[in-house]
Amino acid sequence: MSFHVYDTTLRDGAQQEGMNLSVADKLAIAPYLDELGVGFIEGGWPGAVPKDTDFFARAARELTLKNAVLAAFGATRKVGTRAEDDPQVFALLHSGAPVVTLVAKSDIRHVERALRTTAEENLAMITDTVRFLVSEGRRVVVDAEHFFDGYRFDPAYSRSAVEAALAAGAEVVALCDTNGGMLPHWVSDIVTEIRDAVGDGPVLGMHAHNDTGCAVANTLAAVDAGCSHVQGTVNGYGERTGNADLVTVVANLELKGGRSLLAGEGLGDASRIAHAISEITNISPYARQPYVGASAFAHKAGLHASAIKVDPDLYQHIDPTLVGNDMRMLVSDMAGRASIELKGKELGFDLSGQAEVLTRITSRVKEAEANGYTYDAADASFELLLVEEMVGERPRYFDVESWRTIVERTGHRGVVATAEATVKLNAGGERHVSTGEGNGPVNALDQALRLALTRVYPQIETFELIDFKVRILDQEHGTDAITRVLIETTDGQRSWSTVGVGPNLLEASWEALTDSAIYGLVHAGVEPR
Ligand SMILES: CC(=O)SCCNC(=O)CCNC(=O)[C@H](O)C(C)(C)COP(=O)(O)OP(=O)(O)OC[C@H]1O[C@@H](n2cnc3c(N)ncnc32)[C@H](O)[C@@H]1OP(=O)(O)O
Ligand SMILES: CC(=O)C(=O)O
Repeated sequence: MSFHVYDTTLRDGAQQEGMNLSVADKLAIAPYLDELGVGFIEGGWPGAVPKDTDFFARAARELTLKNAVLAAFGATRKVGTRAEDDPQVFALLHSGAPVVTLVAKSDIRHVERALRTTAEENLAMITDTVRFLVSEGRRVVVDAEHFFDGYRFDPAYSRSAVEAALAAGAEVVALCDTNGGMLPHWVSDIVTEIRDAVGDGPVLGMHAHNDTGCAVANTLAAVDAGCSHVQGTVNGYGERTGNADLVTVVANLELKGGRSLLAGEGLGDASRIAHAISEITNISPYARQPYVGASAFAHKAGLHASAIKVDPDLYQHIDPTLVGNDMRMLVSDMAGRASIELKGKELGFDLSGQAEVLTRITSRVKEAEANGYTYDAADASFELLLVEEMVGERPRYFDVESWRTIVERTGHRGVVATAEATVKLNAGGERHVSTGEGNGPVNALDQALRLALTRVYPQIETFELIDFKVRILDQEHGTDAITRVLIETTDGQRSWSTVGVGPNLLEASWEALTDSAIYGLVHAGVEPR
């Protein structure tokens, strides 16, 4: 029996709070899902959501899918009507999607209280709608809504809803944990019972929500108990706490279960695809997401690093490249010499056999972190520290003579604050004095530093500060607190992060800004002058 991987990012994923996908967004996401290799892409609810009606119309003209087919989602016919007369059912048919997925009530309490109809009429609504769509040449999936809650309350009725869908010609019945309240052993027991009731032939599926934090586990339990169709969303998007994260489900089934489920690029590109989709949804990727998160294979503890140096498998559940991710070493006060050696290697420095240098760098990192620095979020500053310890000094692009900054407030009621900074430094054999203006003192300092350096190092014009984070440390000391600044800079091709610590915001920012300039120049291949 073939296995279905069914993606509902564009329908149930879009039900996530704060997510608002345009038709163009959906048309941009669908090819990524196809590239990943899912078998079905549920595009939305045509006839209910105008954007979704447009999506299916445009998809028919604009999308060429290699691996997936489109599924249009909608409901069974309304109470007391005929399926062929129901405009909502008609819209599903006219979406042009080869697959129609119908949400059908399978919990008697919902039938009586939400639909306000009888048990028999709901079964007739399922039967009629499935039959009609099948007779029109559609493949039909039935999402049995609230199936598990319903089954725990009245198993016979929930079973009869599944049986009605199958008898009418549904290709798949997906059992839905709509409220997301199930636990894996409940899912296991119920799927086993329903599989026994319907026999081996019909395709049963699982649609899980993550309200107990068990959506992936529940999906795996359902597969173990006889489901061969899994629904989910990329990045676990969805209503409330989300849907089962489809990449995690598939990675578990393929990499731990030895199955082969995805067509196309498959899991090897999963990290890139998951991140590309989060760019389109405009929802920051979750670093600790299993398999594809930026931290999924990041190692901080020194003891882990010392074993990883011998064999990465000792501290990793899989090889990260299997899902297109990378192993990373994090340098912090928890680092040991092995962490520094591996981080050095990651940055292109061979420190093997240099026990003394490794010890020096490790001690310096621990001391600096005790004083407020944080290198696991500032690789570029760590690299400069490493170079300094390896060769005795950091690249000397400039010598700072002095810097100062002032903030000026003008106007009376509509107060306007502007800042000005002056930087004096020596570079390229000359003294440079530059003044910069900005909407705040750090911005003004950044401008003044660039102006002073541009004359000697024009490459610096491409550098742009893209993120700035300030944290006050040791707050119990009140005004004696130290300030930590982390900045992220880009040259349009890559970005890097630096850290500065000082008794105030300006000193901390100055350190992070100068580290950033030096690191950027080194990586632009510029020689100090
Ligand atoms: C579990 C899930 O996530 S299912 C997906 C849910 N997705 C959405 O709801 C997004 C899109 N929804 C919509 O645009 C709207 O809610 C619509 C167009 C579907 C319905 O809107 P309205 O016509 O204004 O109806 P309203 O939302 O007030 O009520 C829904 C109606 O569908 C009925 N209904 C609910 N589920 C089903 C079902 N499975 N089969 C048939 N009818 C159903 C309800 O009984 C109610 O009927 P009534 O109008 O006779 O009272
Ligand atoms: C169909 C669906 O999205 C659910 O039951 O959760």
